[in-house]
Amino acid sequence: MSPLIEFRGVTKSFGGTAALSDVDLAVEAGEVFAVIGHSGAGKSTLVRLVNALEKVTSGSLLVDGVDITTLPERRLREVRLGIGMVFQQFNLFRSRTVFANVAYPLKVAGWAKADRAERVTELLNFVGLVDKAWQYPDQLSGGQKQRVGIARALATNPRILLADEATSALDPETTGEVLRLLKRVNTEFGVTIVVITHEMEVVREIADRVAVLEGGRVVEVGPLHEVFADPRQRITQRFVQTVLRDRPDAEALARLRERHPGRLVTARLRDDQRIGAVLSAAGSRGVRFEVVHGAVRELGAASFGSLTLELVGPDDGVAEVVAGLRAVTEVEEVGR
Ligand SMILES: Nc1ncnc2c1ncn2[C@@H]1O[C@H](COP(=O)(O)OP(=O)(O)OP(=O)(O)O)[C@@H](O)[C@H]1O
Repeated sequence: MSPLIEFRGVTKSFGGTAALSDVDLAVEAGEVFAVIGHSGAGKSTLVRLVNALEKVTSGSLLVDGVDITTLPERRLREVRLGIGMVFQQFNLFRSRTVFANVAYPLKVAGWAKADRAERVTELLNFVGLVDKAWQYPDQLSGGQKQRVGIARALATNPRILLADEATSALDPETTGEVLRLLKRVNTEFGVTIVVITHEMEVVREIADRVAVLEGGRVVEVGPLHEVFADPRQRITQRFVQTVLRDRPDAEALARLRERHPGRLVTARLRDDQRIGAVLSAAGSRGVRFEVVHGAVRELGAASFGSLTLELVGPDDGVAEVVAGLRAVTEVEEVGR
């Protein structure tokens, strides 16, 4: 099956400066695909190309097998009807009720009044806001506003939902609620979701696959568990680190050093990399170990993380234990 959204060698320049350079990406139907990057990496530009608010400078962009870069405006409107958008600042009409906000795209699409009312009620039920139908956006919390935004985006039954920093204005707890709602949109309605974010926690909560964007280029892409377990690019490692906090930062390291004078090593943990046997055997070499820092998380069916260990004992014994660890996993010396 061909991908639902496909970038083929897409470059987008603004006045000679490339916001996106030679991007290849394929989003499969039914998945939640996250695009992560720092401010200015080109994330919003990527979204604006998919819903044809901007035109590619070169390359092609296929939505459901159709190259939208060559479509006339009339046909682009049809493509846009199949794409819902959720925004960071919600973009609700403040002067209209919740009901009218959700009904708006149906009105534009020419739905009859009775059909609109039925559909809006269905959507408000889905997002849990039926009791707020006659309130105005200013009377709602941020999380409620975004739930209205999601209901509105789904009104015309789009196959694709683009969520551009949809949770960036929300506190962590509300972020979790909104992400769980988006996940339900994906699993219950089969809507393909592209999530744009600068937060790895968002990626971890919701994505099936993730692409890392840096300076307008895709520098890493893969299934969530692979990218988390084995981030290859420095930028990806830093993003993963923001979620896992499994390695001591400079300050933590300085504190650890004061209390733990032995040799400190950080060993990566994955389901297929077992360090238990190596550590059990350390005693027979006269080596003691302490776990001084670390974190292990589960992601789907896999566990990953890392542990920082202090090894104390005769130098050759410690060296043997480190070699034993290196034989089964990746090991980094810490602060030597
Ligand atoms: N309409 C435009 N005109 C000129 N330059 C633009 C335009 N839109 C984006 N850019 C530039 O393209 C680059 C990528 O911007 P983009 O908004 O896509 O990044 P982003 O990753 O979404 O960042 P942010 O999260 O800050 O919005 C930036 O250098 C930006 O200044």
